[in-house]
Amino acid sequence: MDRVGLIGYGHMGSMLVNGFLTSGILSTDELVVATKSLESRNACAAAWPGVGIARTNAELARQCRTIIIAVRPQEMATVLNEILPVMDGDEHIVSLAAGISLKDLESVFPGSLTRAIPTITSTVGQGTTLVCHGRQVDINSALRVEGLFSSLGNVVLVSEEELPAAMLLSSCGPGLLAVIIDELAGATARASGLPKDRAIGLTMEMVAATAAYLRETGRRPGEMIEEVATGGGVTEAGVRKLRERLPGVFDETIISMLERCNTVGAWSGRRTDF
Ligand SMILES: NC(=O)C1=CN([C@@H]2O[C@H](COP(=O)(O)OP(=O)(O)OC[C@H]3O[C@@H](n4cnc5c(N)ncnc54)[C@H](O)[C@@H]3O)[C@@H](O)[C@H]2O)C=CC1
Ligand SMILES: O=C(O)[C@@H]1CCC=N1
Repeated sequence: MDRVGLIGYGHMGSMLVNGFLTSGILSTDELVVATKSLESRNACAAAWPGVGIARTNAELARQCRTIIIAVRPQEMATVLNEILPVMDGDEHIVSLAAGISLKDLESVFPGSLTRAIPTITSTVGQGTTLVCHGRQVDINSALRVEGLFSSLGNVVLVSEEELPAAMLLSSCGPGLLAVIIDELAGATARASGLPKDRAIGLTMEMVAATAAYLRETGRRPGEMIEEVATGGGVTEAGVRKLRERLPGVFDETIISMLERCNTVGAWSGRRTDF
Protein backbone atom coordinates (compact mmCIF):
# COMPACT_ATOMS: atom_id res chain seq x y z
CA MET A 1 0.00 0.00 0.00
CA ASP A 2 1.26 3.50 -0.89
CA ARG A 3 1.10 5.04 2.55
CA VAL A 4 1.55 8.73 3.28
CA GLY A 5 3.93 9.60 6.10
CA LEU A 6 3.72 12.85 8.02
CA ILE A 7 6.63 13.96 10.18
CA GLY A 8 5.69 16.62 12.76
CA TYR A 9 2.33 16.97 14.46
CA GLY A 10 2.26 20.66 15.34
CA HIS A 11 0.00 23.35 13.89
CA MET A 12 0.46 22.22 10.29
CA GLY A 13 0.84 18.48 10.89
CA SER A 14 -2.33 18.18 12.96
CA MET A 15 -4.24 20.31 10.45
CA LEU A 16 -3.12 18.05 7.59
CA VAL A 17 -4.10 14.87 9.43
CA ASN A 18 -7.51 16.35 10.20
CA GLY A 19 -7.98 17.51 6.58
CA PHE A 20 -6.79 14.30 4.92
CA LEU A 21 -8.95 12.08 7.12
CA THR A 22 -12.14 14.13 7.40
CA SER A 23 -12.19 14.74 3.63
CA GLY A 24 -11.82 10.99 3.06
CA ILE A 25 -8.86 11.41 0.69
CA LEU A 26 -6.95 9.08 3.01
CA SER A 27 -8.22 6.41 5.34
CA THR A 28 -6.55 5.94 8.71
CA ASP A 29 -4.61 2.88 7.53
CA GLU A 30 -3.08 4.91 4.67
CA LEU A 31 -1.48 7.46 7.01
CA VAL A 32 1.52 7.17 9.31
CA VAL A 33 2.57 9.96 11.71
CA ALA A 34 5.87 10.50 13.52
CA THR A 35 6.54 13.37 15.84
CA LYS A 36 9.13 14.25 18.42
CA SER A 37 7.15 14.73 21.57
CA LEU A 38 5.45 11.79 23.25
CA GLU A 39 2.61 14.10 24.23
CA SER A 40 1.67 14.99 20.63
CA ARG A 41 2.18 11.38 19.53
CA ASN A 42 -0.35 10.34 22.18
CA ALA A 43 -2.67 13.20 21.18
CA CYS A 44 -2.60 12.01 17.56
CA ALA A 45 -3.22 8.38 18.52
CA ALA A 46 -6.15 9.40 20.76
CA ALA A 47 -7.71 11.69 18.14
CA TRP A 48 -7.26 9.32 15.21
CA PRO A 49 -7.44 5.64 16.20
CA GLY A 50 -6.14 3.50 13.35
CA VAL A 51 -3.55 6.00 12.11
CA GLY A 52 -0.09 4.45 12.14
CA ILE A 53 2.13 6.01 14.78
CA ALA A 54 5.83 5.51 14.10
CA ARG A 55 8.20 5.67 17.05
CA THR A 56 10.97 7.20 14.95
CA ASN A 57 11.22 9.17 11.72
CA ALA A 58 13.27 6.31 10.22
CA GLU A 59 10.52 3.82 11.08
CA LEU A 60 8.04 6.05 9.22
CA ALA A 61 10.34 6.43 6.22
CA ARG A 62 10.61 2.64 5.86
CA GLN A 63 6.81 2.38 5.53
CA CYS A 64 5.89 5.30 3.26
CA ARG A 65 6.45 6.39 -0.34
CA THR A 66 5.15 9.92 0.14
CA ILE A 67 6.78 11.64 3.10
CA ILE A 68 5.48 15.06 4.19
CA ILE A 69 7.86 16.90 6.52
CA ALA A 70 6.05 19.38 8.75
CA VAL A 71 8.78 20.33 11.21
CA ARG A 72 10.26 23.78 11.68
CA PRO A 73 12.97 24.68 9.12
CA GLN A 74 15.61 24.52 11.86
CA GLU A 75 14.77 20.81 12.40
CA MET A 76 14.82 19.83 8.73
CA ALA A 77 18.47 18.73 8.58
CA THR A 78 18.01 16.54 11.67
CA VAL A 79 14.95 14.86 10.18
CA LEU A 80 16.65 14.27 6.81
CA ASN A 81 19.65 12.89 8.62
CA GLU A 82 17.40 10.30 10.23
CA ILE A 83 15.32 9.27 7.23
CA LEU A 84 17.66 9.39 4.21
CA PRO A 85 19.82 6.43 5.23
CA VAL A 86 16.77 4.11 5.29
CA MET A 87 15.15 5.38 2.08
CA ASP A 88 15.35 3.72 -1.35
CA GLY A 89 15.50 7.00 -3.27
CA ASP A 90 12.20 6.54 -5.13
CA GLU A 91 10.14 8.19 -2.40
CA HIS A 92 8.52 11.58 -2.81
CA ILE A 93 9.49 14.10 -0.11
CA VAL A 94 7.14 17.04 0.45
CA SER A 95 8.66 19.84 2.52
CA LEU A 96 6.48 22.43 4.24
CA ALA A 97 9.49 24.37 5.48
CA ALA A 98 9.54 28.08 4.74
CA GLY A 99 12.87 29.29 3.44
CA ILE A 100 14.49 25.97 2.47
CA SER A 101 14.85 25.85 -1.29
CA LEU A 102 14.51 22.87 -3.59
CA LYS A 103 18.18 23.37 -4.45
CA ASP A 104 19.15 22.97 -0.80
CA LEU A 105 16.96 19.88 -0.45
CA GLU A 106 18.22 18.41 -3.75
CA SER A 107 21.77 18.75 -2.49
CA VAL A 108 21.02 15.96 -0.01
CA PHE A 109 18.14 14.13 -1.74
CA PRO A 110 18.33 14.15 -5.54
CA GLY A 111 14.93 12.40 -5.95
CA SER A 112 11.31 13.63 -6.07
CA LEU A 113 10.87 16.79 -4.03
CA THR A 114 7.96 19.16 -3.67
CA ARG A 115 7.55 22.25 -1.54
CA ALA A 116 4.04 22.82 -0.22
CA ILE A 117 3.09 25.89 1.81
CA PRO A 118 -0.32 25.49 3.42
CA THR A 119 -2.17 27.99 5.56
CA ILE A 120 -3.76 27.73 8.98
CA THR A 121 -7.08 28.87 7.48
CA SER A 122 -7.36 25.49 5.77
CA THR A 123 -8.47 24.29 9.22
CA VAL A 124 -11.84 25.77 8.21
CA GLY A 125 -11.57 24.76 4.55
CA GLN A 126 -10.54 28.23 3.34
CA GLY A 127 -7.31 29.51 1.88
CA THR A 128 -4.63 28.35 -0.51
CA THR A 129 -1.83 25.80 -0.35
CA LEU A 130 1.04 26.87 -2.61
CA VAL A 131 2.74 23.98 -4.37
CA CYS A 132 6.06 23.97 -6.19
CA HIS A 133 7.38 20.70 -7.63
CA GLY A 134 11.03 19.88 -8.20
CA ARG A 135 12.36 18.68 -11.55
CA GLN A 136 12.28 14.99 -10.65
CA VAL A 137 8.59 14.83 -9.77
CA ASP A 138 6.62 12.78 -12.30
CA ILE A 139 3.08 13.64 -13.26
CA ASN A 140 1.44 10.94 -11.12
CA SER A 141 3.33 11.95 -8.00
CA ALA A 142 2.57 15.62 -8.69
CA LEU A 143 -1.14 14.91 -9.06
CA ARG A 144 -1.14 12.73 -5.94
CA VAL A 145 0.33 15.52 -3.80
CA GLU A 146 -1.89 18.19 -5.34
CA GLY A 147 -4.89 15.94 -4.65
CA LEU A 148 -3.90 15.56 -1.01
CA PHE A 149 -3.65 19.32 -0.48
CA SER A 150 -6.82 19.96 -2.50
CA SER A 151 -8.65 18.08 0.24
CA LEU A 152 -7.85 21.09 2.49
CA GLY A 153 -8.92 23.83 0.08
CA ASN A 154 -7.49 25.64 -2.88
CA VAL A 155 -4.14 24.57 -4.44
CA VAL A 156 -2.10 27.01 -6.52
CA LEU A 157 1.03 25.95 -8.41
CA VAL A 158 3.82 28.52 -8.19
CA SER A 159 7.39 28.77 -9.38
CA GLU A 160 10.03 28.78 -6.68
CA GLU A 161 10.88 32.40 -7.54
CA GLU A 162 7.30 33.40 -6.72
CA LEU A 163 7.07 31.28 -3.60
CA PRO A 164 8.38 33.70 -0.91
CA ALA A 165 6.13 36.56 -2.01
CA ALA A 166 3.13 34.27 -2.46
CA MET A 167 3.76 32.73 0.97
CA LEU A 168 3.91 36.15 2.62
CA LEU A 169 0.40 36.81 1.39
CA SER A 170 -1.38 33.47 1.48
CA SER A 171 0.31 31.82 4.42
CA CYS A 172 1.86 34.50 6.67
CA GLY A 173 -0.96 36.88 5.69
CA PRO A 174 -3.50 35.42 8.13
CA GLY A 175 -1.09 36.26 10.97
CA LEU A 176 -0.62 39.81 9.65
CA LEU A 177 -4.34 40.31 9.24
CA ALA A 178 -4.94 39.04 12.77
CA VAL A 179 -2.58 41.80 13.99
CA ILE A 180 -4.56 44.38 12.04
CA ILE A 181 -7.86 43.09 13.44
CA ASP A 182 -6.40 43.21 16.96
CA GLU A 183 -4.99 46.73 16.54
CA LEU A 184 -8.10 48.15 14.87
CA ALA A 185 -10.37 46.68 17.53
CA GLY A 186 -7.94 47.68 20.31
CA ALA A 187 -7.71 51.31 19.18
CA THR A 188 -11.50 51.53 18.86
CA ALA A 189 -11.95 50.05 22.33
CA ARG A 190 -9.36 52.42 23.86
CA ALA A 191 -10.87 55.52 22.27
CA SER A 192 -14.51 54.68 22.83
CA GLY A 193 -14.87 52.42 25.83
CA LEU A 194 -16.45 49.68 23.68
CA PRO A 195 -15.42 46.38 25.29
CA LYS A 196 -12.47 44.87 23.36
CA ASP A 197 -14.20 41.53 22.82
CA ARG A 198 -17.18 43.24 21.22
CA ALA A 199 -14.84 45.36 19.10
CA ILE A 200 -13.00 42.21 17.93
CA GLY A 201 -16.30 40.50 17.10
CA LEU A 202 -17.49 43.44 14.99
CA THR A 203 -14.09 43.76 13.29
CA MET A 204 -13.95 40.06 12.37
CA GLU A 205 -17.40 40.17 10.77
CA MET A 206 -16.45 43.33 8.90
CA VAL A 207 -13.21 41.78 7.55
CA ALA A 208 -15.00 38.63 6.34
CA ALA A 209 -17.76 40.74 4.75
CA THR A 210 -15.24 43.08 3.08
CA ALA A 211 -13.38 40.14 1.50
CA ALA A 212 -16.69 38.62 0.34
CA TYR A 213 -17.78 41.98 -1.14
CA LEU A 214 -14.55 42.45 -3.07
CA ARG A 215 -14.59 38.85 -4.27
CA GLU A 216 -18.24 38.79 -5.31
CA THR A 217 -18.42 42.23 -6.96
CA GLY A 218 -14.96 42.10 -8.55
CA ARG A 219 -14.35 45.68 -7.36
CA ARG A 220 -10.75 46.80 -6.81
CA PRO A 221 -9.92 48.00 -3.27
CA GLY A 222 -9.60 51.60 -4.51
CA GLU A 223 -13.12 51.48 -5.97
CA MET A 224 -14.52 50.17 -2.72
CA ILE A 225 -12.79 52.90 -0.71
CA GLU A 226 -14.46 55.48 -2.94
CA GLU A 227 -17.85 53.89 -2.33
CA VAL A 228 -17.45 53.82 1.46
CA ALA A 229 -15.64 57.09 2.07
CA THR A 230 -18.36 59.67 1.51
CA GLY A 231 -16.74 62.96 0.49
CA GLY A 232 -16.02 65.05 3.60
CA GLY A 233 -17.22 62.19 5.82
CA VAL A 234 -15.88 59.94 8.56
CA THR A 235 -14.13 57.16 6.60
CA GLU A 236 -12.28 59.73 4.52
CA ALA A 237 -10.57 61.10 7.64
CA GLY A 238 -9.37 57.61 8.58
CA VAL A 239 -8.30 56.65 5.05
CA ARG A 240 -6.17 59.81 4.83
CA LYS A 241 -4.33 58.90 8.06
CA LEU A 242 -3.70 55.32 6.96
CA ARG A 243 -2.48 56.38 3.51
CA GLU A 244 0.10 58.65 5.19
CA ARG A 245 1.54 55.98 7.48
CA LEU A 246 0.80 52.50 6.16
CA PRO A 247 2.96 52.37 2.99
CA GLY A 248 6.11 52.86 5.08
CA VAL A 249 4.99 50.40 7.74
CA PHE A 250 4.10 47.74 5.17
CA ASP A 251 7.31 48.26 3.16
CA GLU A 252 9.34 47.64 6.33
CA THR A 253 7.16 44.68 7.28
CA ILE A 254 7.49 42.93 3.93
CA ILE A 255 11.22 43.59 3.61
CA SER A 256 11.89 42.17 7.07
CA MET A 257 9.85 39.06 6.26
CA LEU A 258 11.58 38.49 2.91
CA GLU A 259 14.94 38.83 4.68
CA ARG A 260 13.84 36.27 7.26
CA CYS A 261 12.82 33.90 4.44
CA ASN A 262 16.46 33.86 3.36
CA THR A 263 17.79 32.97 6.79
CA VAL A 264 15.10 30.93 8.55
CA GLY A 265 16.37 27.61 7.18
CA ALA A 266 19.99 28.42 8.09
CA TRP A 267 20.86 25.60 5.73
CA SER A 268 24.44 26.64 5.12
CA GLY A 269 26.78 24.60 7.28
CA ARG A 270 23.98 22.21 8.26
CA ARG A 271 24.64 19.70 5.52
CA THR A 272 24.59 16.24 6.84
CA ASP A 273 26.85 13.39 5.87
CA PHE A 274 24.68 10.55 4.71
N1 LIG B 1 2.25 27.61 10.84
C1 LIG B 1 1.93 27.95 9.58
O1 LIG B 1 0.94 28.69 9.32
C2 LIG B 1 2.76 27.45 8.43
C3 LIG B 1 3.93 26.73 8.63
N2 LIG B 1 4.65 26.28 7.57
C4 LIG B 1 5.84 25.46 7.78
O2 LIG B 1 5.39 24.23 8.35
C5 LIG B 1 6.38 23.71 9.23
C6 LIG B 1 5.74 23.38 10.58
O3 LIG B 1 5.24 24.58 11.15
P1 LIG B 1 4.29 24.49 12.43
O4 LIG B 1 3.37 23.34 12.31
O5 LIG B 1 3.75 25.87 12.58
O6 LIG B 1 5.36 24.20 13.58
P2 LIG B 1 5.10 23.59 15.03
O7 LIG B 1 6.22 24.03 15.87
O8 LIG B 1 3.70 23.86 15.45
O9 LIG B 1 5.21 22.00 14.78
C7 LIG B 1 6.42 21.34 14.55
C8 LIG B 1 6.23 19.88 14.90
O10 LIG B 1 7.42 19.19 14.58
C9 LIG B 1 7.73 18.30 15.63
N3 LIG B 1 9.18 18.02 15.57
C10 LIG B 1 10.21 18.85 15.93
N4 LIG B 1 11.39 18.23 15.70
C11 LIG B 1 11.09 17.01 15.21
C12 LIG B 1 11.88 15.91 14.81
N5 LIG B 1 13.23 15.94 14.86
N6 LIG B 1 11.24 14.79 14.37
C13 LIG B 1 9.89 14.74 14.32
N7 LIG B 1 9.08 15.75 14.70
C14 LIG B 1 9.69 16.86 15.14
C15 LIG B 1 7.30 19.03 16.88
O11 LIG B 1 7.15 18.13 17.98
C16 LIG B 1 5.96 19.60 16.38
O12 LIG B 1 4.95 18.63 16.48
C17 LIG B 1 7.48 24.77 9.31
O13 LIG B 1 8.57 24.35 8.53
C18 LIG B 1 6.86 26.04 8.74
O14 LIG B 1 7.80 26.81 8.05
C19 LIG B 1 4.25 26.48 6.27
C20 LIG B 1 3.09 27.17 6.02
C21 LIG B 1 2.27 27.73 7.08
O1 LIG C 1 5.91 32.11 10.00
C1 LIG C 1 6.39 31.12 9.43
O2 LIG C 1 7.62 30.98 9.34
C2 LIG C 1 5.45 30.12 8.80
C3 LIG C 1 5.66 30.02 7.33
C4 LIG C 1 4.41 30.56 6.72
C5 LIG C 1 3.53 30.83 7.83
N1 LIG C 1 4.10 30.52 8.95
